[in-house]
Amino acid sequence: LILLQNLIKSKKATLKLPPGNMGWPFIGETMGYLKPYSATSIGEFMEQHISRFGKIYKSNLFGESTIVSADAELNRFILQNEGRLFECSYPRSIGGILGKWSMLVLVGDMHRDMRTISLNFMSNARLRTHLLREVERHTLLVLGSWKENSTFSAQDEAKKFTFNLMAKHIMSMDPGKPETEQLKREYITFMKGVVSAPLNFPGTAYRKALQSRSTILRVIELKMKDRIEKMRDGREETEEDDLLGWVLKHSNFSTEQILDLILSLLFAGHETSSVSIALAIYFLQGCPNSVQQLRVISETLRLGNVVRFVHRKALKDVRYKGYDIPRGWKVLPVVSAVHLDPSIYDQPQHFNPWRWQNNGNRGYSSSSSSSNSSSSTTTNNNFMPFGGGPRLCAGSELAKLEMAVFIHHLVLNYHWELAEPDHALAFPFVDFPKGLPIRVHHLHDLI
Ligand code: HEM
Repeated sequence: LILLQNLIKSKKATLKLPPGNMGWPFIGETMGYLKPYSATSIGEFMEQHISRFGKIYKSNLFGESTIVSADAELNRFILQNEGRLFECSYPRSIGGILGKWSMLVLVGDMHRDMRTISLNFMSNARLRTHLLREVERHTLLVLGSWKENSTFSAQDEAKKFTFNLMAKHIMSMDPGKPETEQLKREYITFMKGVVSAPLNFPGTAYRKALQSRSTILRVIELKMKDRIEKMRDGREETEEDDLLGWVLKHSNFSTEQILDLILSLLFAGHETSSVSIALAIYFLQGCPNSVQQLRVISETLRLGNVVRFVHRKALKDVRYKGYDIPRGWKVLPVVSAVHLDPSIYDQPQHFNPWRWQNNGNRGYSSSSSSSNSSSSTTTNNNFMPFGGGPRLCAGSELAKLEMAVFIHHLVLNYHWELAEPDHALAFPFVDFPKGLPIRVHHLHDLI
């Protein structure tokens, strides 16, 4: 035993781990890491750790030894080496809620098959022929319901828009129908559990979310049975050209797999883009000039950082920039830290859509790039709101389309202001605590 301990010790002695603080036993530094902070900043925890330890540091987060990376190059390296040196590794509680077949949890061949189905379904061809029209229809449905001089939560309206779009696109469920409204309510409870502490006791948000998960799965399963019967009897309607029909026809997934896929896509497809739309509404009202020149999508994604970091673990011992990342450790590439890094983006905390004006020149600080020829690739690589590598967000094009169409019709038809002060906080999921209350004025009849 002593020999073994010495062996482990000597192995440890040769490792050069990044500096850092492992915090308390088991909980480590998780509380500090998850403390809410302004969404347009990296938060006090990251600021203090980076200034003490540098952009790569070790910690103990979510119950595991972890390397945190705010380093642009290491983040890219991790995402590009998915399946070789690193692998997607979300906390167990996420699997409990989203399901063991969720794309966020799967790795290897099964992940690839699910991803292929999702990508085909959201291909550029389908975006043009199908989704553009649908996105526009759902935008106008929401905007058309806004009364002159009325005040409401912009975040709730944006959620209504993205949820309606997803429910229609995934299961042909129509907005306003009782079953769609019930599903929307269940999703609100479900969401609270995805981001809460995984305590499975009566009354906790996590327990309620697990119950919501069962209710949502029952709704999806009923839809599925109904569809299988229709397909068998040849009663399928042409407008039911949705994801449910697509997986039933083009895959041989089991019922359980289809249920988790649909539940996850409904989740991934509406929470993220709706918060991004609310962020654009918020940034734009503080920057009237930019409403004239609408190049706000990239800037909103850079500054708002809806997804701030992704979860990985090291599959092998990795040596990077002189540090060792031991096999089995968690690795968190924090993409938001790169978007808010002053050595990469000039005045990163300023909402400045003009930094995206000359394709390639993204407000990249001249001090960090000596050669101009390399700056455009470097800058592209420093923008990762949708992750990267083999797990790049499957819905990134759809999300940008939703934001562009929604914002286009919003600025054409409305003037808006904040009805009361509110700002985006990272919990670390991004949310407006008051729901972003806005007051709207029609510029003219809806175009
Ligand atoms: C502004 C909005 C959005 C943002 C910022 C965003 C961000 C991300 C990020 C960072 C990942 C990578 C997670 C990882 O590497 O572990 C991801 C994955 C994913 N996203 Fe999005 N997303 C958005 C909208 C959407 C939409 C509209 C959909 C449509 C259904 C979607 C579907 C997915 C799926 C299926 C994955 C898993 C991909 C895989 O593992 O291969 N997302 N998203």
